Amino acid sequence: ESAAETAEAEKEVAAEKEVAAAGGGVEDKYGEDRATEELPVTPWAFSVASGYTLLRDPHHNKGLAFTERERDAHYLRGLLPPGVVSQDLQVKKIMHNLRQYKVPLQRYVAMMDLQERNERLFYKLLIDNVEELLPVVYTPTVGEACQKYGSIFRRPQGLYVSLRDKGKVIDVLRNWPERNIQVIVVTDGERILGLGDLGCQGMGIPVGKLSLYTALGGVRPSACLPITIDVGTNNEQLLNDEFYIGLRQRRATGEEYHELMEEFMDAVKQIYGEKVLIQQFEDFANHNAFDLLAKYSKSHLVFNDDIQGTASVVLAGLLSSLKVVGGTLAEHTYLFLGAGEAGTGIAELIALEISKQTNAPIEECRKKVFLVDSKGLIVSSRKNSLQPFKTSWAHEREPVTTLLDAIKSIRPTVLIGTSGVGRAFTKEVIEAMASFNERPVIFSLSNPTSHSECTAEEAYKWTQGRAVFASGSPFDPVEYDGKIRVPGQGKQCLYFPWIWPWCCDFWSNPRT
Ligand SMILES: NC(=O)C1=CN([C@@H]2O[C@H](COP(=O)(O)OP(=O)(O)OC[C@H]3O[C@@H](n4cnc5c(N)ncnc54)[C@H](OP(=O)(O)O)[C@@H]3O)[C@@H](O)[C@H]2O)C=CC1
Ligand SMILES: CC(=O)C(=O)O
Ligand SMILES: [Mg+2]
Repeated sequence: ESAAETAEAEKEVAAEKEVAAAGGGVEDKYGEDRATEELPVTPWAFSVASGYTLLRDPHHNKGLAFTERERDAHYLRGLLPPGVVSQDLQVKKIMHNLRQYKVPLQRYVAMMDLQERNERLFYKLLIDNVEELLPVVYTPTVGEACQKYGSIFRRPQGLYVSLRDKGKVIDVLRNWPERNIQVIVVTDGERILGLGDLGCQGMGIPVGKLSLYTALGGVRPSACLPITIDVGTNNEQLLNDEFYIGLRQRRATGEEYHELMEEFMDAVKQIYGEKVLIQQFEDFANHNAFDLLAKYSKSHLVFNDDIQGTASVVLAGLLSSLKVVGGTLAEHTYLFLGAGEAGTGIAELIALEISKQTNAPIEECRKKVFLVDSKGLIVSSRKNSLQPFKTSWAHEREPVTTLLDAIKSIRPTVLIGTSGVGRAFTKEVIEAMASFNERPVIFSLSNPTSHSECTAEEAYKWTQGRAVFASGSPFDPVEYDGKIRVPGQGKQCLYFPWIWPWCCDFWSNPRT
């Protein structure tokens, strides 16, 4: 280092000291605002906020709920109006304000603003009003939010790992200010709900799901890390959108895609370890989802929410339905519209459970389950051209191209929509189900609402109120024939409360 460079560096340090000394505001008497830990790579610091900074720190800010004593202790006097408003009253006020918004997206933006401003209040609000706010942070509104993410973007949430970070993904992870991460939800944005490829704007999904890990599962917010892998997008509309926030290129595939994923997965393990982490794959397209799950389940604690999480919740829904419709799981016949991640994931868990209940081989149990994809019923004559995750469902049957014909030929007792195709359960389809089932079970699981295979009202109306109905996105109760029917919701967040305790049990005793 030359003498000139050394002098320059000393000058810089002196200037920094001067700025720090001038600082403004409250003197940092107790060293609260100083870094408490040094990190070798990235120049960020842990600090305990006080005064003005505290009000802008979402993790600790309590807004008007700071008590008189806290205002003294944290140098807040004068920075807040004198009134003290309890957290309960703040919740009441914000709920009142949220209810004024007629446009769901405005509610979403207001909720995200709150999360960025006052995390405690955000979670209190969500926990106390979960039924009302779930459709905002989760489907359906989160879908619209992802579509318009660039336009409504204010402050970044989560961590973005893009193709540009190749070779330095670990440095990207180091930039995240928390070390004690326990749950990661990661997407590459290629299949966001039933809305298709939303590229980098898929970030709303991991952010929303993780807020539910906290609100419903009790995981600390600081232990949750939402991640979006940006390998480009094939969505022309987004590529041409001036507000698009992601890489403006078509999706990387093959080796380039898998190299980035591998670097990311290695970096995650290196930084956060392998024990204290569930890594949830979310809304990947099926041509990657099954392979990623198979590959990384050998080395990481991973699961795929769309394949496995959905299956657990829908199986629970089916078991509950049996209380109404009667019979055992094995006595029913299942037909799916949609043979992708959700469809084949649920199908496999149904077969596994039947096998467990009856001791019959899984191959036999799979014969109770049929799936229709975009080319028609999956049958043995299609076996050579099927994607690997569909082949177990290629039963010996005559080919059928439409859902209606499949229903007529199979006569299922349970119809499940996992196609992402809105209103695919037409009047004829539902009437056909009602013609040979006293209580047809109809689950219309595709999200968001506009992609649901039918509405609750249609399911009840076209079955004269006899359907046992659940959907992926919520529907309001429906009055039919003088009775109020309350549709169920098949949503994965229902298992969030137990997955975390399960993992903790697993880690403390992996043999159980
Ligand atoms: N409620 C919940 O908790 C969940 C809901 N979902 C929803 O399920 C839907 C599907 O997700 P996922 O399984 O991951 O998506 P995939 O892309 O993996 O699967 C979609 C399937 O639907 C089939 N399909 C598409 N169009 C048609 C059509 N016109 N007729 C018949 N079949 C069709 C596809 O056929 P092909 O294979 O021939 O292309 C494919 O088999 C989405 O809307 C998603 O939001 C997903 C997870 C959880
Ligand atoms: C809910 C969900 O995970 C989905 O629709 O993809
Ligand atoms: Mg999903």
